[in-house]
Amino acid sequence: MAIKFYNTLTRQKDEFHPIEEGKVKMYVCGPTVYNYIHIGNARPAIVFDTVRRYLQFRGYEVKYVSNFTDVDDKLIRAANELGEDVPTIAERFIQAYFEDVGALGVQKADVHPRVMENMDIIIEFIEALIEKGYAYESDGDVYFRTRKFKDYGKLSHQPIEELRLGARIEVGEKKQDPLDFALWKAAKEGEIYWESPWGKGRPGWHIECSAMAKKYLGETIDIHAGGQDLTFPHHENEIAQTEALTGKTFANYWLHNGYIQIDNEKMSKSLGNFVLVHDILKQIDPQVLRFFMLSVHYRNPINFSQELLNSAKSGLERLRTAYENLLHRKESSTGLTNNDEQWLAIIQELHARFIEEMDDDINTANAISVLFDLAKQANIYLREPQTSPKVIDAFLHEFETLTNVLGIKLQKENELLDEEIEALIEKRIEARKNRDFALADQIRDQLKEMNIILEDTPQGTRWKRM
Ligand SMILES: Nc1ncnc2c1ncn2[C@@H]1O[C@H](COP(=O)(O)OP(=O)(O)OP(=O)(O)O)[C@@H](O)[C@H]1O
Ligand SMILES: [Zn+2]
Repeated sequence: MAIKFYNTLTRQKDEFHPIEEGKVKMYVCGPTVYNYIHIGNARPAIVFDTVRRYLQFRGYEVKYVSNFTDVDDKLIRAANELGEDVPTIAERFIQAYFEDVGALGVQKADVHPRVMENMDIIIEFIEALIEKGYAYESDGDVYFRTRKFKDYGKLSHQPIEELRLGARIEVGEKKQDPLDFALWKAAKEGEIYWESPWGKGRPGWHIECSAMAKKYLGETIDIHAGGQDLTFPHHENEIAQTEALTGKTFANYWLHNGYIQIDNEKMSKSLGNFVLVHDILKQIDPQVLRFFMLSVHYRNPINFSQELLNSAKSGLERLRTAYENLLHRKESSTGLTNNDEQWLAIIQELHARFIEEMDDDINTANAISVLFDLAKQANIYLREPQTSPKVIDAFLHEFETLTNVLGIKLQKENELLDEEIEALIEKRIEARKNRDFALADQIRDQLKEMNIILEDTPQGTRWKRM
């Protein structure tokens, strides 16, 4: 069975077939780095990280590229307000982004290209569009000739005539047609700028993704993704720029995530109704936030509320408890029992169901229900008078594999399990018996780093967590 993705371009679930067998080229529009990200911005990072993990789990080699918009109007405004320069602000919030999404289990992209580092290819791209007649210079700006690109509107499914009704030319504008959009903007007095064939200026927002996707992934890519608000005009413009230049399809599958909302309104910086990831992670376990995001299908909106967070917390706790009980029982499991095969078959069936749900447009909400069923079956199994290490291992392995696809960790970070601590203490006692005091001290230090304190008493070694 093939994976299916709901494709914004075709407005249906399409079977996924990559351009090159076994390989996936994926581009996800990244953040504009002028502030800390809010939990709405964290959604695309988490859901497309999950898409990437799932593709890898299904055997694909994925090349994942996600940009940073490190020059634009918002950054220039922030620089003016803070009295700092644009590169300093961008660098600070790029690092903050890595910290925030890293805590949420988002893996780094293979490449995180930045606009400032790719100015040469952006300028070349614009020059090539001018040469082909798709763009024109006007008083230091460069605009894309939207109407010349016949497929304009195909992603957002809007006929160009309708767009024209909404657009107007303002007095003093340099565009020839209200539908045209900027590829290059002349610098105003005091603004950061780069030299170009059209004078000092900076690129418009849309051109960076076309230029960087082409540089790092090639002319046609498999998957292009981002938040739903990027469909129009950002992605529509990306398509126009790239396809006008190459004459080839830009991306075969377009994936868009729904909004995180507050009181049924999109969480956004401009509305001021946002919660920063940076702040909320001081109060809640990042794994709970990730679990919360994945408990709803990525295309659907999520209303951010304490109740939903609480329910994510207790859901994750349920999985963790089952997993830990399995770990505890592992030691005391005897040998093979006569219903092992039956239990292995149950686990196998749940594995297949998980794949079926994820194949269906990455339905993480249903995939999580499968995990709950796995926990339920594990709990039933643990009530058996005799358990077999083979079945326990199969359950544990299944938990680890499937939660890893979702980027969820069942074991708390840096937290040693009781039996791991006991094992290290045993090893230390053994070392001391052998008068290997260096090893004994090393084990004590190792435990101390994990906040485990040892106390040697006449009755033996006791330990406690700090
Ligand atoms: N409330 C939200 N829910 C889900 N995704 C969102 C939400 N707000 C923004 N995004 C997505 O976050 C990503 C980063 O976008 P960007 O840094 O441009 O944020 P932004 O659009 O400036 O945020 P805002 O809308 O708050 O001004 C984009 O893919 C965007 O679609
Ligand atoms: Zn983009």
